[in-house]
Amino acid sequence: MKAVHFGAGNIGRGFVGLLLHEAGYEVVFADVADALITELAAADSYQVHEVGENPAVRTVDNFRALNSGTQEAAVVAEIATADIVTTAVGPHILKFVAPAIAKGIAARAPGLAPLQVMACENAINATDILKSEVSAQWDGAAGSLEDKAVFANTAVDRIVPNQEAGQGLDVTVETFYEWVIDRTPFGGAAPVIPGATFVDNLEPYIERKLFTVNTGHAAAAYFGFEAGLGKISEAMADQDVAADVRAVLDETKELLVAKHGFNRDEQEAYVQKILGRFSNAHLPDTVTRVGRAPLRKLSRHERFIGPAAELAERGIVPEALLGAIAAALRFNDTADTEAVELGQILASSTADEATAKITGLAADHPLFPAVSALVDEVKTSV
Ligand SMILES: NC(=O)C1=CN([C@@H]2O[C@H](COP(=O)(O)OP(=O)(O)OC[C@H]3O[C@@H](n4cnc5c(N)ncnc54)[C@H](O)[C@@H]3O)[C@@H](O)[C@H]2O)C=CC1
Ligand SMILES: O=P(O)(O)OC[C@H]1O[C@](O)(CO)[C@@H](O)[C@@H]1O
Repeated sequence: MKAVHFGAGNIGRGFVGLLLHEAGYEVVFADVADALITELAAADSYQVHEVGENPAVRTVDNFRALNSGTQEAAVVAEIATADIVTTAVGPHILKFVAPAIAKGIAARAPGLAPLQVMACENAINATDILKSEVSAQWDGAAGSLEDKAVFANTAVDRIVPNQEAGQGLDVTVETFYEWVIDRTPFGGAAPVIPGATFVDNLEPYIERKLFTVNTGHAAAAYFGFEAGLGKISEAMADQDVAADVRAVLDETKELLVAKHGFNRDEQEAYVQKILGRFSNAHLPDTVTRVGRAPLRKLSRHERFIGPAAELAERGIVPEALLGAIAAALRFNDTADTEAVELGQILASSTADEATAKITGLAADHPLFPAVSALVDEVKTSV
């Protein structure tokens, strides 16, 4: 069995590639980072170090590596005979990997089982986004895309910090992981991946993950940055930050319980587990990594505006989420290109213009006035 995985970074090596390897797949990593690919291609194995209460080390071998920028034809040929394609490149990068995936699907021999495609990104229905990009590349000469490939949405959850210099290919990760995959598109032929959980209805799971793990994680990052703290674990050790993060997750818990019918006690246990994960002092995770790309994280269907808008539509003023949004607006990390762009938008627009541009909220949305007031406050305070 063979899997082609795009994105040999933190998640690619520390989570998806590891689980595919342990499921018995040969993994072909495809990435555009030439130094990384060169190092991977020359290596027989690398190790995944789980840090925390029960440390463990897992070894990944039986892999190859190709540069999907300079070796696209080779990547296309691998996809033509692969069983699975996965991605962990970032939601905004999916459009750049779609052409090779489309060519690889088109090159598959007639009668071959459909390629199983799963995007593993922090975005709701990321595989649907990838499928639409692949469809846009599909000219139909090789027949129907639906006959040659199956696309399934997933939710991926494992905290994998940026790796410290000198670690080479090895990856430091938390012990916890959860890979939830929508079983429906596969019919009865879902791939066998022991580490993954297959479900019939993914939406509740991915919203619970995005609006609990990612919302809480990013809130900890922005509140921590505002408090002048560098590590997520340090931020969570600060009582004020921890209280603010808890208040944010109380709000998203109310939404998730009301919207998806999660058991309140179960959701509380899920929140408690996540707060413990964020506090893992063995993870060298930073507020700047977790808070990276603030424009993406403040966009309409993402971890802040998504739940806050739905709460406002239910007549609830999401005070805690508004506090996290204000902290995100103040995330002026000069090393983060989106943070710099965010600052430029705030400086060059009125509060209403900036609110619409950053959050995608319509001017008549019930949340708009509160966010615009926050934006105005941030604009006048910088
Ligand atoms: N790091 C984490 O803890 C988690 C990350 N995620 C999600 O996983 C995805 C990847 O995140 P990370 O692994 O942390 O990022 P990363 O930056 O470590 O890895 C991304 C990789 O994609 C590669 N890449 C960029 N453009 C490419 C292209 N056009 N073709 C092929 N490869 C390309 C980069 O060179 C890099 O190696 C993101 O969607 C992220 O939101 C999800 C859960 C946890
Ligand atoms: O990868 P993103 O979307 O920038 O989010 C940052 C953080 O959210 C998490 O994905 C939580 O799952 C972190 O592990 C990740 O690093």
